[in-house]
Order: sequence, then structure tokens, then C-alpha cells
Amino acid sequence: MQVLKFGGTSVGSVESIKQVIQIIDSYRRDDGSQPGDLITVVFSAMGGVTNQLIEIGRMATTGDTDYMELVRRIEDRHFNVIKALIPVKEQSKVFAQVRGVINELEDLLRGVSLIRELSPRTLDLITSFGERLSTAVITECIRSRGISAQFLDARTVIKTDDQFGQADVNYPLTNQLIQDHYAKTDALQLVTGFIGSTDKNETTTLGRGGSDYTASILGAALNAEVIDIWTDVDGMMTADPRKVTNAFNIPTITYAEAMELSHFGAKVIYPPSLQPAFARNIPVRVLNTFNPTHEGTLVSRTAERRQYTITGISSIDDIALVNVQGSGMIGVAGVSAKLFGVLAAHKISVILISQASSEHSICFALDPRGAENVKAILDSEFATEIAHGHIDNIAIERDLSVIATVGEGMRKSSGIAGKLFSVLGKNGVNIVAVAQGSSEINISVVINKNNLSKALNALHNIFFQSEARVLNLYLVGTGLIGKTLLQQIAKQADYLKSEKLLKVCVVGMTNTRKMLLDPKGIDLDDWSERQLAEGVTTSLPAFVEKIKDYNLPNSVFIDCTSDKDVVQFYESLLDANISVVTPNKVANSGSYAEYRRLQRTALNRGVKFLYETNVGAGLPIINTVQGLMTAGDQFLKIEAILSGTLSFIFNTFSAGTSFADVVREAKTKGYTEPDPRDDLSGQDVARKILILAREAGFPLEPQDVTINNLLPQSCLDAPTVPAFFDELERNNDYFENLLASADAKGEKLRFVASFENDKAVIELRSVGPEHPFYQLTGADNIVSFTTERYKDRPLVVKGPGAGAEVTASGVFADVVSIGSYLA
Ligand SMILES: NC(=O)C1=CN([C@@H]2O[C@H](COP(=O)(O)OP(=O)(O)OC[C@H]3O[C@@H](n4cnc5c(N)ncnc54)[C@H](O)[C@@H]3O)[C@@H](O)[C@H]2O)C=CC1
Ligand SMILES: N[C@@H](CC=O)C(=O)O
Ligand code: NA
Repeated sequence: MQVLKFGGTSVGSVESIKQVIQIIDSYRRDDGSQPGDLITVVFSAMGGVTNQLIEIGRMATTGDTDYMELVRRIEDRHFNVIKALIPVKEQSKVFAQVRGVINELEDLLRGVSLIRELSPRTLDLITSFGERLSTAVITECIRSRGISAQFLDARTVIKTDDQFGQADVNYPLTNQLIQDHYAKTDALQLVTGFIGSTDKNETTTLGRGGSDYTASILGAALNAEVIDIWTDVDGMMTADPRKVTNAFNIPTITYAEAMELSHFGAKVIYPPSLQPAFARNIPVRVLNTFNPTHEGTLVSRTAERRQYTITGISSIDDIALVNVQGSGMIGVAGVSAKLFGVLAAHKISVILISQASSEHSICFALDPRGAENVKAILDSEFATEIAHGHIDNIAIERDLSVIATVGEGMRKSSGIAGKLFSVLGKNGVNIVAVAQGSSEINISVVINKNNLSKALNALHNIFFQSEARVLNLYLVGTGLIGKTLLQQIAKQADYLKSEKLLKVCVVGMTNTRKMLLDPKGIDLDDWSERQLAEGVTTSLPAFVEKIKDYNLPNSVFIDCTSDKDVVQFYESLLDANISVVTPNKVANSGSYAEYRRLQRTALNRGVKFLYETNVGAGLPIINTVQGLMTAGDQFLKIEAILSGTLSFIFNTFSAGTSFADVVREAKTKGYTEPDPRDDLSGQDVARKILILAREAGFPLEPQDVTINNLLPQSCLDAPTVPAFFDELERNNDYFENLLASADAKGEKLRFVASFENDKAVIELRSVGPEHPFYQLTGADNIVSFTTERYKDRPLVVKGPGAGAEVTASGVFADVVSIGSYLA
């Protein structure tokens, strides 16, 4: 015996009923014989009809005759099925049959409108019409195809007590009646879900999950091989797909896991209603009527071995927490007994309970709609304890959500809780309360509601490991470096996904003109067109506000500008647990206090502030200094060429060429700052040596860096970039003279930064062939660190220190390292 059940959406329309009939056909045995003796099919009411019937009942009690129109609509829906699926010559008989049932409903409603009262008993009778109508019509549809099928009104076999609305089943009697009935027939049984009857034959309903319950009762009584619950989703998912886009189907799950997941909000099935089947160890499959070839989910006593330690994550979006606390509770037996006694006596259902081992407080979660009432009850029940100071306070906290991670696999593995808390911590999700069932298959955390989506996504990402972790990027500045970075990300995306399990998703970008945000991710093939077409006028505060609003997990803010206005937002971003990566030197070269503040904020928040490209572009310079510092080395001296632009200029400029043209070439090659005056004035190098000294542990301020200026005053004073180039042209002789005097000594011009004895100095030097900086070519940088451990021979880092590709690649490496950290 196989028991099938089709829910309201499955039987909600002509098209879907056609699909249902095909599915029932597919259960036919291989030899082509009719499925009759093998299966039982339970139906819900057509989607929406039960709620309409409740509404109709309510309208009838108020004397509102509009209910008649609603009844008409219900009748029409069933008539439409008859018209579409039953041959014309057989239709009139079925119309008459439906009309008869509707007449009965109308008589009943007339009675209700006369006495103006709707008892639970009458409401059960009214709602029973939904299943009675749907099942009767589908039975005729199937019969008209020549299949021997029988309509079974479940009220004749499912016997209950008289708790209308949620009746309890009399199993011994019910099982007997079911078995007796099935002994007499081998026709396909088509059964009304949701309803039963008392021993006085009054109609009752089975409460939440009603038709699943019917299927389960039948399956258990008949010892079915399997119960197939046909619904409108592909079985149970690892998380609610509306909240977690990467959620996927769970092929097998245990009864206990299914119970836990649905207790915490997974609504695909309502396991308590499947209890009779579970008790007899009958497997339940959850299948999709609209995608019938999908394997769905098999719920059974044991699940197959899985690659993930957890099975699923579910949540209840809105809960309130009631906190009962007081020093008088410590060691006083009975407070919790009394508390739970009171809750039980008032039929208050509790979602989760947590008690600190100090016994100083107990908190429990419940539906927020009942919270005020519960507080009033507790305040009154515990009035004495409160008066005596044993309990200080009964407080309600609102706007909370609960997330449950569920899985049998958790029972045997350590470190799950650690992983859970760590990932929530790194994403700045504060945990308000925690509970772990002693079965160890569920850890639940209560968090602020506004973090729910971020927390669910972060947890899903981390626990379903074979899935790539998503890094959400916000890019400010789509100029030379920003654009190159986007190209590099686009090119490398597949590799990162498959080899590093990182899915890099650019969710926001802005330049000075337009900003574009899309939490689903911006396609990197046409970002620039989209930014132009869909972008809105840039407002940095609005951009940052959006980032915080989205509250996406694993978020990284990338500043590829040279603007100080962008820097102002770093601290609040870090504070909101958003990592910051930047080639922009402004933040780290302001006051020492600001530099430290950003470092501290990142550290406190468990996020990253990375700026390798602040010095020497992609060369590993900052990382080298940080590595030496971490290992306890001490810096004695730093000597360096830190400007790619000036390196290039002095390696390229020769007598008879235009100095200004060489500077222009440096700009074209992408070496200069957005404003090349920053390079030539020594400002850029000053920032770099300042940052290096700070990284090396010296609290330098900008004024501690002495710049021995290279440019004539008129160049320094040039108000605009074009004016600056004009001044360079006018001063060509000056630069030629500098070059000539170095040439005369067989030396080369080098713009050298050095740091020693708490002082940083930058100056133009001419160095001879014996000097290590003499050989430098192109736009190379070189840094020589003399430390306690590298005293006799300094540690040297050398290589291209400017240019779009190497800089973007350094920024990219920082971003990826955050991905690895978060993972
Ligand atoms: N070129 C190189 O070799 C290296 C550059 N860097 C740094 O990289 C950064 C970027 O340089 P480039 O890409 O050459 O500059 P760029 O001038 O080509 O691009 C800057 C971008 O930032 C945008 N922007 C500026 N202010 C903004 C604001 N307030 N709001 C929104 N967008 C804003 C601009 O619209 C533009 O898209 C600079 O801080 C530079 O110092 C660092 C290391 C090496
Ligand atoms: N403009 C800079 C680029 C790196 O910071 C340079 O020339 O070195
Ligand atoms: Na670097």
C-alpha cells in the first residue's frame, strides 16, 4: 500500500489537477494494471477554499448575505474542473452531485445566519465542505478515465473526540474501521483530508497539518510502504529559499531533524501530524507536484550519510524573549518549576528556553503577540517573589529572531558551536540567548531581527562547505585602479569559486557621478553600461547607509579613490563589521590617533582593515613589516625609494627631452597619483614613509617627516594640473641641470626616503654605482629594512611599485585574504 496526499495548491486549479491525475497514473504498476488496489490518495480542499469557508461562516453570523457570492465562487471553481476534465456527456451527473453538496452547505449557512452564532462544532462542519467538494470532483475526473476509484469520506473511518477544531483521534477504533473498510475493496481510494467524526457522527477537523495527518493515520493503520506528501516545493530545503538564495534540497532527513526544523519555522511539512507514520517507522517522501521528477525529501528513521555536519537551518522571524531574573533565584529550588507550571496552566507555548548555570536568570522565547499578556500573568503569579526581592524583574525584549541549526551530524562532531559563534561574531551579529537541546541535534540562537538575513546567509555559507563562501564587495572609485580591479575579479571569478571556494560578488559601486547597488550582484561584463544606465547620482552617505541596510554577510568596502571624504566613513563601516580594503593612503597618513583608531576598531570588531597597496603597490611591503613586528623584531632603519613615478622619471629623463613629457608619460602609464603634483611634491612618498614607520611601531605624526623639496616653488604653487605642467615646461632647464650635475659625477638621481632615530627625511640624492639604489630601473621601488635581526645585511624588497595591474592585484589579494579569514 502506498498513501499519497495532495495539498491545496496541488488541487488548486484545472491545470494542477491534470498534473495530479498524471502523477496518480504514474504509480501504476509496471505490468500496466490499474493502481486501484495499491494506493490511497488523500486530498486537501482547493487552495484558499478552507479560509474562504471560515470567512463565509463568519459573514453568515453577522447577517452579511454577501457570503452567498463567495459560495457561488467556490461552486464555480469546482464546476470549472468538471467542465475541463470530464467528458460532456458525463458532466450533468457530477454537476448535480456538487450542487447537492453546495445545497447542504447553503442550508447550514442559513441556519447560522438565523441563530447568529458560529460554534466550533458548526465551523468544523462548514470547513469540511472544502475537502468533500475537492475529493468528490477529482474522484469523478479519475473515474471518467475508466479507472475504478472510490470516494471515501474520511468521517466514516476516522473517529475522534469532540475537541472541535483540533480533535484527538481514537486510534483503536479508527484503525479497526480503516482496516475493515480496506478489506472490502480493492478500488483506488480517494479520501477527504482534514476531517473526521465523533462517535455521534458529528463532523470534526484535525487541526494544523490536517490532510497530512489523514494520510499519516491511513498509512499507519494500513502499514503503508511509504507516504508521499505532494506539495508545491522540492521537498525540505537547507534553509528558507526566500531568505537564503543558495539553499538547496535535503534528500534525506530523520524524523527528529524534521521535527526540529519545523519547530523553528520550516513550514514544508508539519511533522507532528506525521507522528502516527513515524511511530510505525513508515518513510514519508515530500515531493513537488509541479516538478514531479525531483527527488524531494525522504523523511525516515535514519538519514543517509551526508557530507555536511548540519542538515538545515531554520528560523522564526519574530519572537519576544521573556527574562526572569533575580539573585533570590540562585539555589532556590522551585522557581523554574513554578514558572513552567504557570506557563503550562495558561497554555502558553514556549519556543525556546535558556537558563544560565548561575541560576540567576531564566529566559524563554515566545510569540511576541502574547508577550504582554504573559508578563502580566507572571507579574501577578510571582508578586510575592518580586515583593521579597527574590525576583528583581520580569522583562520583555522584542524585535528578536531565533535561528536553529539542526542536524544529527552535530551529535558526533565537536566545534559546531564554535564555528557558529565565530561566524556570527565576525559578521557582527550579537547573540542575545542560546539554547542547545540535550539531544544535541539543535543549537538555537536568539539574535536581533535586523541581523536575521545576514546571519542565516553567513551560517548557510559556512556550514554547507562545498558551496563557495560569498564575499560581498562595495567599490568606491571606478577609475584606473577600481576598473582594473573589476577586470581582474571578473577574470579570476571561476578559479576562486572552484579552487578557493570563494564567490566574489560586487554588490555596489560608485564613482563621483553615479552609484549602483544591487544586493544580488552586479554582472562584471557590463557593469560600466549598467552604472551609467541604472546608477543614481552619487551620495556617499546614502551609499554607506545602503551598505548597512543590506547588512549582507562577509561584506568588504573597497576605497579606490584618493579622496579624504571617503575615509571619513571607514570607522563607522568597521564598526558595522564591514572590512575595509584600500590603496588610498589618506586614512593612514593623517594623525597618528586616527590611524590607531581604525586599527583598534577593526580589531575589536573582528574585521579587517587592509592596505598593502599603500606602499609599493602590490609589493609585499606592509605585510613584511607586520610579519617582522608580529615576530618581535625591532626596526632600526628604513631606507627606500617609494615613488614609482619618480623612479620612472629619473630613469627616463635625459638631456634634450622634456621633463614635463616624461611626467605625462608616467601619468599615462598609470604610475602617478590622480593628481601628479602629489608625486612630484614628495607628498606621496611622505605618506608612505610615515605609514611604514607607523607599521614599524613608531608613533610618527605627519610633521615628523621632513621633505627636502625637489620642485621649484612656482611648480609647487601651480593651482591646477595643466598649470603645473606649464610650470614644468618653463623649468626644464632646472631639471636638466640637476641631471647634468649627477651625470658629471657618474651618478644617478634618486628620490630617497629614510627613517632612523624617530626622524623621517625625504630628499633628492645622486647616488653612485656602489649604492644599492643605483641599479634601479623602470618604475621600481626598493625598500631596505635594517632591524635587530637583519642588522648586518638588511632585508630588501624590490620590484615594480606603481601601475594599474600591480596595484589592483595587491588590492585583490587583500580582498581574497579577507575571504579566507572569514571562512
Ligand atoms: N596608480 C598606482 O600605481 C597606485 C595607486 N594607488 C592609489 O589608488 C587610488 C586610486 O587611484 P586611481 O585609480 O589612479 O585614481 P582615479 O582618479 O583614476 O580614480 C578615482 C576614482 O574614484 C572616484 N572618486 C573619487 N572621489 C570619490 C568620492 N568622493 N565618491 C565616489 N567616488 C569617488 C572617481 O570618480 C574615480 O572613479 C589612489 O588613492 C592612489 O593613491 C595606490 C598604489 C599605487
Ligand atoms: N603614485 C604612486 C603610486 C603608488 O602609490 C607612485 O608613483 O609610486
Ligand atoms: Na605593497
